[in-house]
Amino acid sequence: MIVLIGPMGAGKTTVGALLAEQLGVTVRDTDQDVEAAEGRPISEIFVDSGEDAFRDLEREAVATALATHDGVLSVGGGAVLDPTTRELLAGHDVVFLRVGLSDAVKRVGLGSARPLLLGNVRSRIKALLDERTPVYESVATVVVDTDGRSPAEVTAEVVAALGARA
Ligand SMILES: Nc1ncnc2c1ncn2[C@@H]1O[C@H](COP(=O)(O)OP(=O)(O)O)[C@@H](O)[C@H]1O
Ligand SMILES: O=C(O)C1=C[C@@H](OP(=O)(O)O)[C@@H](O)[C@H](O)C1
Ligand SMILES: [Mg+2]
Repeated sequence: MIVLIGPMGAGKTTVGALLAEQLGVTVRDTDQDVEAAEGRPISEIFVDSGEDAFRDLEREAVATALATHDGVLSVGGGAVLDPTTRELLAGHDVVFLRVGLSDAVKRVGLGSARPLLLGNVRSRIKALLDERTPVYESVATVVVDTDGRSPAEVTAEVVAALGARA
């Protein structure tokens, strides 16, 4: 499996779809899997059931996708904070899509679909980048910078980076 990790706004969902199309495989996205299983959006799961409940559903969604799917898997930005998930990712191609603060802020906008960004989007993203970047780096087998690059350009970089490793 090729697994895309990184912060909100890195382009995991967008690039995951493009990458799968380019490689002729299928894509799964754990956020979409959780929403489909629950029949409600992530923002609602956070409000009604809390973040811990979402993390349980997310851990389950990653495990199921890794066991039943082969191709590309995009996960939510917080998925790799879970130690069980990190263990499950061992042996897979794990691509860290890196994004800086300014591009991440531009990309996520001000919508309410990402509950962890409610309030001051810029300071929330900065805190999450500071806290999580070491985790992304420790889990990744490949790192691709996305700042100033279009999704198509990022996808091409991922293909090249994976090819260079193969
Ligand atoms: N490389 C990029 N350049 C510009 N915009 C991007 C790029 N990658 C994604 N986007 C846009 O940023 C937003 C967040 O992308 P998404 O794929 O949902 O990121 P993630 O899943 O990592 O949170 C979307 O509106 C998407 O179209
Ligand atoms: O970083 C996070 O903790 C989260 C990222 C989101 O996914 P994206 O990274 O695809 O935006 C989604 O899973 C949820 O809102 C929590
Ligand atoms: Mg996503």
